[in-house]
Amino acid sequence: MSEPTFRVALRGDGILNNPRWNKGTAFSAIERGAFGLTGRLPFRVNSLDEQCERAYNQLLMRETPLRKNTFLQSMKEQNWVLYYSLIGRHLKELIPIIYTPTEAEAISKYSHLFRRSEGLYLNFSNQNSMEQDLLEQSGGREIDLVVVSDAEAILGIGDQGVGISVAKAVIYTLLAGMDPSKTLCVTLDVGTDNENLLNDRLYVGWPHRRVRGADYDQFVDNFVQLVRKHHPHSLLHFEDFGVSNAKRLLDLYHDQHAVFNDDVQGTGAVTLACIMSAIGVTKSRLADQRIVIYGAGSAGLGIARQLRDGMVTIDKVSPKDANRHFWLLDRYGLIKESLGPDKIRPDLREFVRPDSEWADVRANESGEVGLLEVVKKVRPTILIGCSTQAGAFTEEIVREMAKGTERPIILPLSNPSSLHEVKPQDANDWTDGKALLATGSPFPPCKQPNGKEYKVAECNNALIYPGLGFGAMVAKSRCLTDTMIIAGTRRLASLAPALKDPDDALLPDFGDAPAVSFEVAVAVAEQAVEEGSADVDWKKEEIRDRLRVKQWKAVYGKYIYDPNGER
Ligand SMILES: NC(=O)c1ccc[n+]([C@@H]2O[C@H](COP(=O)([O-])OP(=O)(O)OC[C@H]3O[C@@H](n4cnc5c(N)ncnc54)[C@H](O)[C@@H]3O)[C@@H](O)[C@H]2O)c1
Ligand SMILES: O=C(O)C[C@H](O)C(=O)O
Ligand SMILES: [Mn+2]
Repeated sequence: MSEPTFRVALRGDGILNNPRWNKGTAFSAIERGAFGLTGRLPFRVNSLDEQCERAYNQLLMRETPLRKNTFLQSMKEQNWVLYYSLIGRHLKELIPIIYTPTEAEAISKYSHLFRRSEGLYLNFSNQNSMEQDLLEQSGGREIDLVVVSDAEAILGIGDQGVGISVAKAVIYTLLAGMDPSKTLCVTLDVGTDNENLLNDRLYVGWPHRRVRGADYDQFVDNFVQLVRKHHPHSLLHFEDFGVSNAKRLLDLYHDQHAVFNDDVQGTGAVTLACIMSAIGVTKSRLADQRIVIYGAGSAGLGIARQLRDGMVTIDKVSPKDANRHFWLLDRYGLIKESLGPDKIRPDLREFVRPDSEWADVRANESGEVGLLEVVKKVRPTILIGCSTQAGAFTEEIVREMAKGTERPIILPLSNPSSLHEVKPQDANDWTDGKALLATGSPFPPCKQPNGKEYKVAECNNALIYPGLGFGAMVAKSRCLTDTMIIAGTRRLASLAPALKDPDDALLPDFGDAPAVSFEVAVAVAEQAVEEGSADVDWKKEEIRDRLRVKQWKAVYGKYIYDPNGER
């Protein structure tokens, strides 16, 4: 492949301080002359390989994951090509540094680690200038992807006021090839109810209680309408909104714009792919499963709906019958009729169990039925955790589950690692190595009783959302439909290592995530073209190449100085 050529309008410090264009010591002698850099750089011209080697050695000198995270953050502010190229070369090692789990620690310390702003901060108290603020930031750039968060439910660590959209956007570039200059990361700062932040003098967000109700809705609506007006073809990705808003906002806007809620849809999709892989190992159908989901928030509901829809599509079960395969629990125990509307969100209605089924079961004094009782009675084949409650899958519960099924499928999905409902090694030990496991954050392999190692798949939405978004974006899809998501999910499931070897991991390794994301993107774009959601007129055979061409690559290319060029 020949080196791409770019015409760039920046010179001197202007280009050195611009992370999109800066090459540091990799500027050639000719470029140094043309861009006014000869005296601004030391003599030696380095290749990108040499720069990566030096940067990696510097990274290794940082001893903790958080220090590595801040080092890489600085590098991103200096030089995008070097940043993405370095991480791309050490993907498995560095994704956990820039994303889950280390990102949780970085966000919880955001105000104290803060050095330089990134993305767009839209503040409730400045809402009158929202349009101007957006235009100042996007500066007439073409935007393909908008990632937005109001930071109310960051991973499992709750209300953090600001943070997350940048880390999610980086994964789009790293794994799917989304052009970082065409993404916009937005923080909707509507305050925080986190007392520690409100009492912290160094807190950089708006020190005010969270705005809720009609004012909040209006603020979000103003933002969404601006995205529609200025970036009508962008994909709008919602991340880590609170449970009372996540699904509601998705439903509100899905007819207006290509919107995607990662915690609901991305998590549902990756979990369905993981379960399809697991039932390939147990040689059963989705419709044979009894599924207990612990934590009925955005992720829990998204998973239940996606698995249910999978059962309907794949096994041709009616939606009503499919709903009966699910038992959801939240902080009031099993979601059953007598909990009443105060304790059951309207969007959980279809999964509410009748009380009559539970008359013979021991409840607490408030009439709530806990996880152990549910496991004893239901004898689940699948147990999924997205409750943020570390250790909720106790030894007693896991052993009880293993009595009722040959190969218990257990997915503790809460992030970061410290919040997992069960440690994979414990689940493995308590089931004599029979459990089929996947976790939300990366974990080392389990030691089996027979001395072999069992690779624990990472069931994190990052394995699917970059491909879903990239496929939809390149196909200029007006929406991201359920059928497009199912197409991506099936493609991901078809790449599961356990399909070839039942003792292998349930999902592809994150080291293979770029190739996997590309396949997901192809499947999504093919589906969009086939069903008419796409705004392109492509034949199926050309989709792969179209996507390939659109991928941003972490290479420098050759620069020509041109006062009318890009900046
Ligand atoms: N692996 C992944 O890809 C992935 C994706 C999304 C979310 N998650 C993780 O799942 C967890 C939940 O995320 P979310 O977005 O759904 O958050 P959320 O706030 O929407 O949902 C959490 C739910 O857990 C419930 N809960 C709290 N305490 C409980 C208890 N003691 N027993 C039962 N339920 C309880 C809450 O009431 C709430 O409904 C987080 O840790 C998050 O990191 C993982
Ligand atoms: O961010 C992640 O690692 C996955 C997920 O979106 C989460 O909220 O936990
Ligand atoms: Mn999330």
